[in-house]
Order: sequence, then C-alpha cells, then structure tokens
Amino acid sequence: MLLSVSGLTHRYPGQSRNVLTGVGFDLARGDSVALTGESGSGKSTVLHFLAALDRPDQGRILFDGHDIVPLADKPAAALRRSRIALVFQQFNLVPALTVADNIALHAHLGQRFDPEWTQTLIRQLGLAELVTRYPEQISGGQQQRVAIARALALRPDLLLADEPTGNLDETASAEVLRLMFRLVAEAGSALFLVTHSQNIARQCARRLHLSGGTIRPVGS
Ligand SMILES: Nc1ncnc2c1ncn2[C@@H]1O[C@H](COP(=O)(O)OP(=O)(O)OP(=O)(O)O)[C@@H](O)[C@H]1O
Repeated sequence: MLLSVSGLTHRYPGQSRNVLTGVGFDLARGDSVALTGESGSGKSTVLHFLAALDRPDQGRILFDGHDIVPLADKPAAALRRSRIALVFQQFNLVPALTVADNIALHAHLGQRFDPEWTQTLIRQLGLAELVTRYPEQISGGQQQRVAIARALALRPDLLLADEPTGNLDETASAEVLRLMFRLVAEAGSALFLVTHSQNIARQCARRLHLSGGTIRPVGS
C-alpha cells in the first residue's frame, strides 16, 4: 500500500472539539481519491498532515511503509521535493523565476527532471507561449496551471491537490484532470484530491467524505 492512514486525531489549540477523530483510509498506487466535506470539516487539515507540513496529535501515516508523522522538518521537506507533490490553493510560485524555471524547480531539486515529460505538460497545459514570463506577468488561472505543471513535473508517487482547478474554466479544468489521471495511470502514482465539486469527485476512482471528524466512503 502506498499510503496507509490510521487513527488520525487532532485538536487545534484553543478549540473545544477535535477537528479529526480516528480518521483512517488507504491509498494504493494507481488509485485516485476525492475528499469532500463541508467548509471547516477538516479537509485541509488532513492534506497538511499527508504532506508532513503539520503533525496530528495522534495517528499514523505510513507512506511506502514508513510513518511520516514523526519526521523532522528537513526529511519532511526532502520528501516533498522528491516523492510527494502538492497543488494547493496558494500557488507559491517563485517571483524571480520564469514560468519555465518555476515548472522545473522541484523536479530539479528532487533530481527527477524529465525534459520530455516537462515539455508534454507545458504543451498540454497551454503554457508554451508563457515560459519566458514571470509569475506577475500571467493571470491567476495561468499561475494555477504553472503550479500544477510544477507538481506533475516531479512525477510524484503521491499527488496531493486542494481544489486544483478552482481558478480554471471548464476546458482548462478538464485538461488538468486528464493530466493528473494520466500521471496516476502511467507513473503508478496516487492522487488525493480535495474538492467541493461533485462533478470532479465523481471522476476519481473513489470518493471519501469527511464529516464530524471522521471519514466515510461515498457510494459503492
Ligand atoms: N491553525 C488553526 N488553529 C485553530 N483552528 C484551526 C486552525 N486551522 C484550522 N482550524 C479550524 O479547524 C477546522 C478545520 O479547518 P480546515 O481548514 O481543515 O477545514 P476545510 O474542510 O479545509 O475547510 P474549507 O473547505 O473551508 O477550506 C475549522 O473549524 C478551522 O477553523
């Protein structure tokens, strides 16, 4: 199992209730999962834990058999530069780097740069004309596509995405999803995607719903 999560329990300081109580699920290579839930239900909290950006009070997150919960900042950051990629709502592009350099940045740092795959992403995400520009010279939707290309360029084992198509029109959104599913299929990655859109959720192989601090499968 690529990812095996169990017993995630967390309460933010100053809160009277747990945001998560015993959350658990598995994610295999080639699998795609959509996580839905009301605003404030704890979806971003789960994503942050899976990305080792934050640590739950209790629980285990086995990534390829190793618990990432106790990881110190440095190995956690190394994991995010090599095997776990994030597409969050804040794009975090580097303002001093061109679009091309932003896209290649993490793949280079993680020594996973593949020029052919990067070119495919640039072409299919409609970024070819923009590669020499800087982030401030492109639109919000274009910045989002650059952030997605940067994450996919790494060919991550695990792709974590928070509303990845939030700023995109229908055509761009469909293309982004197509590329994510292609990565999952071709590279044997796994996709964990947070979304409010039932339409997007339905395109994933499985759906999970977060409510009252616990996760339940939807459908099937
Ligand atoms: N750093 C924090 N300190 C205290 N409370 C927090 C903190 N971060 C999140 N929370 C609270 O935890 C709950 C879950 O937040 P979270 O951002 O995970 O929800 P979400 O499901 O991602 O919401 P949305 O769909 O609106 O993005 C909310 O009630 C939020 O106010």
